[in-house]
Amino acid sequence: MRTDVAHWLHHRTFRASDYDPHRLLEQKRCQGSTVSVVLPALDEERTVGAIVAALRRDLVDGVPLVDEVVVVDSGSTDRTAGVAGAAGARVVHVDDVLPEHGHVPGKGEALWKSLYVTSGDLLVFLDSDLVGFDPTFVVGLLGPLLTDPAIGYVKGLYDRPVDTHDGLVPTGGGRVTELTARPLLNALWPHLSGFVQPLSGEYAGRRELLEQVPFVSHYGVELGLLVDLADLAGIDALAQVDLGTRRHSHQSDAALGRMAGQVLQTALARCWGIGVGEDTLVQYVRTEAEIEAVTWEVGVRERPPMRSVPGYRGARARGRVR
Ligand SMILES: O=c1ccn([C@@H]2O[C@H](COP(=O)(O)OP(=O)(O)O)[C@@H](O)[C@H]2O)c(=O)[nH]1
Ligand SMILES: O=C(O)[C@@H](COP(=O)(O)O)O[C@H]1O[C@H](CO)[C@@H](O)[C@H](O)[C@H]1O
Repeated sequence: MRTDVAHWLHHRTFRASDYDPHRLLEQKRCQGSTVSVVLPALDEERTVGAIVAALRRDLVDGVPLVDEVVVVDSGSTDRTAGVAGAAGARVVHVDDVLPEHGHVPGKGEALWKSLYVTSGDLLVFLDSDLVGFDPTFVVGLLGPLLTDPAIGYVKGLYDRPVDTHDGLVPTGGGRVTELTARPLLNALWPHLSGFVQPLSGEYAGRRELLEQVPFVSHYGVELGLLVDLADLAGIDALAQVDLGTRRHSHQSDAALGRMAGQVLQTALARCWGIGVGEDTLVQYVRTEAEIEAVTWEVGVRERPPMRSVPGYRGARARGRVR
């Protein structure tokens, strides 16, 4: 391992158990910081309610580390919005935010627009499909940000078991990470090779950094943020925290193949200025009669840094935007 990566790993890897929520609350109040938790959600009615309820119980009504919990509904066709609202989240539909910028599908769009509709100095992002969510995830992600002003962005790391037909297997999750993102980072951005879970869906950052970088659409958002924030703030402004174990709903290999295509497009755009825009991936399905070729669009788009969006400052100055 490169010595610079070994050094980074040593002094920028933390554990959630290193942080006490009451001590962090004191730090938060002393700094006058506010915290927004954002959950992007697409058809997550089964899991989003329990996550929001646990967050409110422990970190809003309990130790008030969190000032607002916002679910950004990406266009769910199930009861995600109602379940999240009933559990105590503020729910925003992605198409109701900055409609003048048009509609872009995908997770990255929900996260980009979340900057516009939240007011926290610190933002925490959580997937809405987590199973057995523990609010200490948020305590761990906030820990480095509330205790070290030199740290601006924190990624979660964890063991990633997979639910299989034979039951829960202790490892095996993070298939796009292991088969696409990690090889790409090691080859093209070796200074980022210390991240154990570079694509983790649980992370936190300072708004003042997040509003200065573009947001890649779809599933390119995590790789894009990691590369761009390291470029903007330097690797020592980035950290990772061990959150233990993370269980979530798993997509099919074919769906993850398309996710890998979006991650690859994001990397290509940062390496050789190609990739952002149209791009297709042909996958194959065996039918009764034949092997059918199915062409998917895996191109990604980039939304500009939120700081450049007219009205953003105003929205922030007014606090929350309806
Ligand atoms: O178009 C989308 C796709 C995904 N998501 C959300 O983004 C998170 C991560 O997506 P997913 O679970 O599909 O990815 P995985 O964790 O399986 O890689 C989840 O909360 C999804 O509901 C979203 O808001 N809009
Ligand atoms: O890490 C990964 O390989 C993928 C897929 O995870 P699984 O193989 O379904 O456990 O999951 C992550 O990647 C996505 C793209 O960055 C993120 O949006 C997800 O939040 C994250 O779970």
